[in-house]
Amino acid sequence: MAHPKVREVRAFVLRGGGADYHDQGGGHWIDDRIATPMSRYPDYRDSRQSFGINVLGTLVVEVEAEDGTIGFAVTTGGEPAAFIVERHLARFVEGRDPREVEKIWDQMYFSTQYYGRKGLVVNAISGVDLAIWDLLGRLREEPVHAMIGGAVRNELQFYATGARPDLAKEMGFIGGKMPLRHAPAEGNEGLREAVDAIGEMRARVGPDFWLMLDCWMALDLDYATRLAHAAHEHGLKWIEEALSPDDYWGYAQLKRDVPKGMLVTTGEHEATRWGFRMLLEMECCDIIQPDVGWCGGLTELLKISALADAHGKLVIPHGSSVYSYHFVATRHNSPFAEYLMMAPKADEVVPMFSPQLIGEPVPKDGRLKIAELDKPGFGVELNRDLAMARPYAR
Ligand SMILES: C[C@H](O)[C@H](O)[C@@H](O)[C@@H](O)C(=O)O
Ligand SMILES: [Mg+2]
Repeated sequence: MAHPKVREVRAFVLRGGGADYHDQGGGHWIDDRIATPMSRYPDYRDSRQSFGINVLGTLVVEVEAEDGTIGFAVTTGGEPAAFIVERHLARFVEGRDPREVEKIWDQMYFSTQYYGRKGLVVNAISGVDLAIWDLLGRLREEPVHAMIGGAVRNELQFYATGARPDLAKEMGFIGGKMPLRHAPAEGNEGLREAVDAIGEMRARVGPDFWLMLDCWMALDLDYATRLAHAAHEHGLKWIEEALSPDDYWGYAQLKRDVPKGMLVTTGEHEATRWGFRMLLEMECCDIIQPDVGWCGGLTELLKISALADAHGKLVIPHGSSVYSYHFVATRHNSPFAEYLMMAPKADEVVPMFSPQLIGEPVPKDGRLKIAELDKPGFGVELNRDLAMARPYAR
């Protein structure tokens, strides 16, 4: 059966939420005072947007086949990623059979290895890869999960990330992950405040609800270790991304030193099978959390997942909407998923990548039936009413 080739790849940019979910308006919990590596500078403590967490915006990649079928995906990357897609990556996709995901990925990665390997370039590669998978699903009239091995469960269960784990419990989520507000530069007072906040939230959610802490790369090994031990009395299920993603040695030590029963997680800012091999072989964490829009796309996440499985580790992707749901549905070592609470007060469930994806499924009572994903590709449409620009049109 003849398979249409790719006719054109297009890269657009979008602002305001969506895949670049930190790009929110004022008063949103996600841009409240949250600890980051920039917290060592007082000027950048009150808001992550003050140091530019949302400078990139969303990258939209469209891959159109000769028969007019269009696959698309969104990720974080904005204009610089659009440049890389149009000026560099498109040549490895246009004119090709979209079924050649492996060869296309290999050429996109190794042609950009001299300036890429992680971060923005791999975000761009991820966006193209996800758009190709969406196109393949549309051409074959199959959901992505059916093309990567089929579902191993009939529903997904979610923990919620946001300022209100207590409300997340009422909404049926299996756990709540709260952001850390203070970093080492703010001294022991900040550490005490963090422990008190965890204790106060534990009192609200009761003894069995999963409570996690997201440290967003903000800590050093000593502080993270002290924080883990001080918070242990409140039953913290895991301490997330406590150190710089490059500090594999620190993570390995932290994992050895945290209290028994507390998990160490990281990986949302790691990329490719080689980056995750480091985390796994150096015993850096108990759970890896790749973002499928940042780690290399679905083609690479499947490799990362197999590596983790061989190491007996869970793969719980960083919140990335439908792009990770189809993956989680098909992996036995991905028993639950993250749901980013994107309502400004984290007090209601709204579509994670709102307003960019039409038909984006949202969990009910913290769960999502796989049947809701049974549409071609990733099962969503791009909201074309949004103001999109194609800055590097060819
Ligand atoms: C809540 C965290 O500070 C980040 O904003 C969040 O996007 C990420 O770290 C996560 O794990 O969801
Ligand atoms: Mg995180």
